[in-house]
Amino acid sequence: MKNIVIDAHNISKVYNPETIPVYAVNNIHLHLQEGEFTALVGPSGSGKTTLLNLIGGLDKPDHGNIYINGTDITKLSARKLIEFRLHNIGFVFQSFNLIPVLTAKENAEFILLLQGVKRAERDKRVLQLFTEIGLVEKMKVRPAQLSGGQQQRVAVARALASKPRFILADEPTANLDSVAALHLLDLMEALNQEEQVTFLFSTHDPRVINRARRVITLVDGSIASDSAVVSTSAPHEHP
Ligand SMILES: Nc1ncnc2c1ncn2[C@@H]1O[C@H](COP(=O)(O)OP(=O)(O)OP(=O)(O)O)[C@@H](O)[C@H]1O
Repeated sequence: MKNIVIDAHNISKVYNPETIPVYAVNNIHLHLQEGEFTALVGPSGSGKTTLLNLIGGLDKPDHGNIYINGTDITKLSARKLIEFRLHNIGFVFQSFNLIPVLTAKENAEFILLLQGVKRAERDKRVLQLFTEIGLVEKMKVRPAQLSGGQQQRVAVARALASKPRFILADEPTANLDSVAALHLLDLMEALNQEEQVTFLFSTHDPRVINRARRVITLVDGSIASDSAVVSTSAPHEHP
């Protein structure tokens, strides 16, 4: 049986509880197994970013527990949570979030520096990552000299640097043209299939949704449908 990498129980997040409460995430249960390639979809404001931020430990739920590889991250101190994220979770954001003054290599290597990984090992890992993303010849350039698609590939390399078992990606193709978006998906799929990296990504893009093996739809902070859950009355499969 495959390991459960994400196990969220009854999680809720309410913004503005004292004034006009917004139930951004409303009592969600979610399990993801190792090796999944799952899309999180739903209308704007349905809670996709909030849910990804909770699962990734970038934000705390008001209610519920989130187990990542068996550790309840809602119980970790701020310091332990930072340490846990560094080793277990990779993030890819819509706006790439690369550090402009660092080269592509330095951006991908940064997390390894924080972890105290020795130089020879860093160099080896970063070379391996840039080979995987097909950008070895761009390692020494700064983000501004890269296209959007190339920057996002560097962001994927950065997310993978510490060998996390899963990657959370918030609309990773939103700022890419269609060719770059498809290349990024090819890369994510290859990492998923060849290295068993689990992916959970939010998206509005139908081409991205079609490549997912599981699709979870959020509406008003709740799961409205989940293609992995087969209900006896109304099975729901994405096309
Ligand atoms: N910091 C915040 N303070 C108050 N309300 C917030 C905050 N962040 C999000 N919200 C509200 O929570 C709800 C969910 O927002 P969220 O950004 O998670 O949705 P989303 O599905 O990611 O939207 P989009 O597709 O537009 O990115 C929305 O009603 C939003 O206005």
